[in-house]
Amino acid sequence: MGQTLARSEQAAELATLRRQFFEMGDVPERGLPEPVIRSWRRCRRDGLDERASSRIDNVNRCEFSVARERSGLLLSHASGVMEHLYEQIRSSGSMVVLADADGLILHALGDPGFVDRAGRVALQPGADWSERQRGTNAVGSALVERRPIEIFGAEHYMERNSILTCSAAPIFDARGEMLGVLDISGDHRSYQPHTLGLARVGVRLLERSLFESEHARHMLFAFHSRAEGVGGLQEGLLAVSADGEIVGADRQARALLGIADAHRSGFGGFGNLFRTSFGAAMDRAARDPMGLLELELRAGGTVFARPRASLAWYAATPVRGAARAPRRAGDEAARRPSSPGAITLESLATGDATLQFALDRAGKVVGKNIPLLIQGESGVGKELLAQACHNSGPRASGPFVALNCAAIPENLIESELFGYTGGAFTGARREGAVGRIQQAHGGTLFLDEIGDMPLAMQARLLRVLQERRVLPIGASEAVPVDIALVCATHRVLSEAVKAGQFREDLYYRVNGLTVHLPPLRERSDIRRIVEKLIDEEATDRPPGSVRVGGDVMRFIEGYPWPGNIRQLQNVLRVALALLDDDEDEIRPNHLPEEIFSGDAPVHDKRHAPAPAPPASAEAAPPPRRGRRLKEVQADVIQRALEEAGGNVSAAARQLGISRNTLYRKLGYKF
Ligand SMILES: Nc1ncnc2c1ncn2[C@@H]1O[C@H](COP(=O)(O)OP(=O)(O)OP(=O)(O)O)[C@@H](O)[C@H]1O
Repeated sequence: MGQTLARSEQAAELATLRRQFFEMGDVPERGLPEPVIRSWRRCRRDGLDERASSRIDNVNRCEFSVARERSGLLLSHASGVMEHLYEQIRSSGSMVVLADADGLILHALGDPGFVDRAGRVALQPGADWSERQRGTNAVGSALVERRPIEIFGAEHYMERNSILTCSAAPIFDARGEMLGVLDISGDHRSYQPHTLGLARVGVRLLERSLFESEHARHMLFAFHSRAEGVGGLQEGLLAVSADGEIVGADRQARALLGIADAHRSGFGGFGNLFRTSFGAAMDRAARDPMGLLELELRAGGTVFARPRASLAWYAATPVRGAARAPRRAGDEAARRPSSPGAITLESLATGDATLQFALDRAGKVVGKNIPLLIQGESGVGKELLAQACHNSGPRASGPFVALNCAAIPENLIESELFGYTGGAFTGARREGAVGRIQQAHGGTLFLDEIGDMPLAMQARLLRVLQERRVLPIGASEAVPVDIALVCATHRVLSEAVKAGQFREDLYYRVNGLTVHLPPLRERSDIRRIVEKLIDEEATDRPPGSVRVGGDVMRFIEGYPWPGNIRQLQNVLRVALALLDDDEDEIRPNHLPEEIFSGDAPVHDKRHAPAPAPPASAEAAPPPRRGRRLKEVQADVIQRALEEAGGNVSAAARQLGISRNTLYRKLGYKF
């Protein structure tokens, strides 16, 4: 009210200021807001007539539709935001207006009474409200000033527009290009002090929506310097590609990170900005999907962040094992033992007794409609075993569909699993989407990290498993599904049940039979796995043609492999890449130092241990532990020295390490 009164007093004062400006040439410095004085001066310089009464014609229909088409993306995102703003100002005698970067009004939404009055001054779609055409006004002046602006009553340069009060904020894309203006206009007698704030909120929502749609195929990191800021309008957004490159930062993100150059598009890798890699950040997020990530900036300081992705990200990022294409005869990949169609329970058997015990048990339930639960550390081959069960049973010709419950934000799991009908929610594809459960019809559904599934989703999954029918979001009728279910987790699920994090009834549903896969360090067939992986990876060489030196193999066997087969696979992949074309032996210099250094990371004790097979099983070799590394090392060095006749330089060369390193390993201090 106070403000309203102040505005009515101001109206009288404005009349004096106008007289001073138009009759005496200028106004006192402090008489009007700076942007208004600047605008008035621009208008006079451009020779605009403040008393012009003739209506300025709208652009013709053809020009108007071309302009609307040019701003199609802006319009499609703005209409929802405008509806939302209109809801806030409904019945206040106002309207919401969207103009393009030239000031042409593209769309307007408002109270019918006021829309009529506004039409009398041509505040309507198709009219050009640039400053050059209409003088000082919020739309045109916000475009020139490139910032939010409020123009009240007689602050409008043209007398006939003084019936209006207008608040407008410019809209920018992430590169700093001006896209247009969002404006809220009303009768100057019903001025509201919060209107400009509302227009700014609308612009923030709009810019965010545009950024999200531009980066629908990227992972978004919403962040703020304060934890409470994440999820609010002040959060910044970073877009990160699947390979960890930062490919976009919105206006807010640039402000928070102090990046002034809006035109800069490349930011480099995630690790250039933060003191962690993209993969490590995603792993942390997957372990605690409800929590916020605390990320240290390389430039100093910390931000709080929450990653989130759209369905398009999951569609664009290969989902491990999802509905694979049928294999073509003669396909090279198909001949490699690792191609999905070629993996069977037999092909996984490489001689370890604990693993064999697990494979035999799993084999017994294949094709019997008994859900299988696979437990084991990350990277031990749980998904591969699920695929092997699928390929070894009667559903082999059906789809194998995998979903990692820990890698999907909670709000997307439901639509991913159950699918949705067209228009079921904002942002849904018009044609709807078939969920993973339905995709697996006639085949196998593999739910990885089931222990991380949110409780609400557990209840829905339980219903599907009980009724064997799935109800997509927005659908009125459930669809029957016929699936074999295999689940995996690195957690001890029975403990999660006790802790109230996993439903007991679902536990019994998914746990028809549990098998445990041993960690790599406890397996006795590491040598066989190394050979197998080399054959799978070295696709450009004949099978069996790349060897691993005996000494190197002993280091590999002695290393504890905290990342299990996945880590071994990566190490060998790098080693093969380092091999010259004429080399056929993997030597120490092809492998990371830590394999020889004896200081491997300690393995995560939270994982479920693999129980030993019962006494009746074929006698298993004693489990291997991440041990003996120092012994193996001493042994290898001793032999190298013997072979080199005590010549330290020659022994070091043979081992692929420097002479100093060898001296250090021999216990010499420098
Ligand atoms: N027996 C094997 N032979 C060849 N490659 C294997 C074998 N087991 C696992 N791998 C490879 O190791 C990697 C990890 O396997 P997989 O994804 O099945 O493990 P996981 O236990 O499901 O891991 P996570 O729990 O992290 O999802 C894959 O690239 C897979 O191809």
